[in-house]
Amino acid sequence: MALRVSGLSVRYGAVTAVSDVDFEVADGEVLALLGPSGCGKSTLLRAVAGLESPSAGEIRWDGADLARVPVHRRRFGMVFQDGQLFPHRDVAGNVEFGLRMRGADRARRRERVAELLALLGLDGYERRRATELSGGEAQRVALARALAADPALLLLDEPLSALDRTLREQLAVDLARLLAADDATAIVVTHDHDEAFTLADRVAIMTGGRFRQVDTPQRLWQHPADEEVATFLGCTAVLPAEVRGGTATCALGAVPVAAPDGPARLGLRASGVRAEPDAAGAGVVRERVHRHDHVRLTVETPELPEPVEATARTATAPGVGDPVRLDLDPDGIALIG
Ligand SMILES: Nc1ncnc2c1ncn2[C@@H]1O[C@H](COP(=O)(O)OP(=O)(O)OP(=O)(O)O)[C@@H](O)[C@H]1O
Repeated sequence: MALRVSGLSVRYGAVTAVSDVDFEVADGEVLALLGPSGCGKSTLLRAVAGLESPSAGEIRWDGADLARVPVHRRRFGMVFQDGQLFPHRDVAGNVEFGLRMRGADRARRRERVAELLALLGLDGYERRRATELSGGEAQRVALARALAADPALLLLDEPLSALDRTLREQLAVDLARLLAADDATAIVVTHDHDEAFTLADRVAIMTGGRFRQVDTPQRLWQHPADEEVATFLGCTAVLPAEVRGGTATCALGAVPVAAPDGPARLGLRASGVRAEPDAAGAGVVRERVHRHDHVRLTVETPELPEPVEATARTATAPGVGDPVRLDLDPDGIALIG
């Protein structure tokens, strides 16, 4: 067991930013803190780093209480949204900073810098000036610098959010690979679902200063603990269902589920409701928006009191006013609770 946080609260005057939070991060594990703006993610990360004082609770590392251990003695590395490189040093100088602090000799420093730059796709960048890097390159160097210091725990606060979408998606995959290759123990704060799911072994969903659910990405996706978590994870409708022999039947159809017989609630994401143009279909398209790889529809259907969000294939997408048939896709449907 590496990090254990118990009963942690952090207050700023009358505001309770983090409220009675418990969690553990095992050795070599990556935990993502995912939640909307203002839910307390950064405050929690800063408390673990030692930058905020808890008003209650404990933070332990390998069993030892960190309450009286100052930031620089925790051996935790931090990377923020804007990596903040040393502008007067070149890339190698930035990356080897932590190694130098720890007294690593020149050959060892050179070897580790080259290894990390290669892992991050920056081979040969050693002598580039920090001020001559693109945003994506600079953030990669900031990550390499944090990892070079071989921190016991890596704390990443929105490390990719300053980058554009394509770069962010690419770097999230690279970073996931890097953290695994380095066997790093890390906490990543993000408000981006894809980023959390790409990077983390487990994801903690946080709202209003509290943890709502901590689970693997797959469990979270398939079994959100309650309607609030389901909605946060993209479910746009919740329908009552009846389970019989591993099949849940709701007003729009049936899907296989791993649940005992009896009543259940299904969370429907737009991706779980497929609309096909069908002259005999009971649904009618009310809105249509083009997304990057599909068309998103709002469909009115006699089975439901409210219109439902659905997706259609770009090539055959129906227009507003067209009749459609709705089919359920189990991949986009969650069993709540
Ligand atoms: N230094 C501070 N003084 C007073 N209140 C603060 C301070 N820092 C944060 N807060 C408040 O604490 C709450 C949690 O803030 P925090 O920055 O931890 O949220 P967050 O989830 O990281 O949000 P974001 O994603 O927008 O950065 C918010 O209500 C915020 O206004």
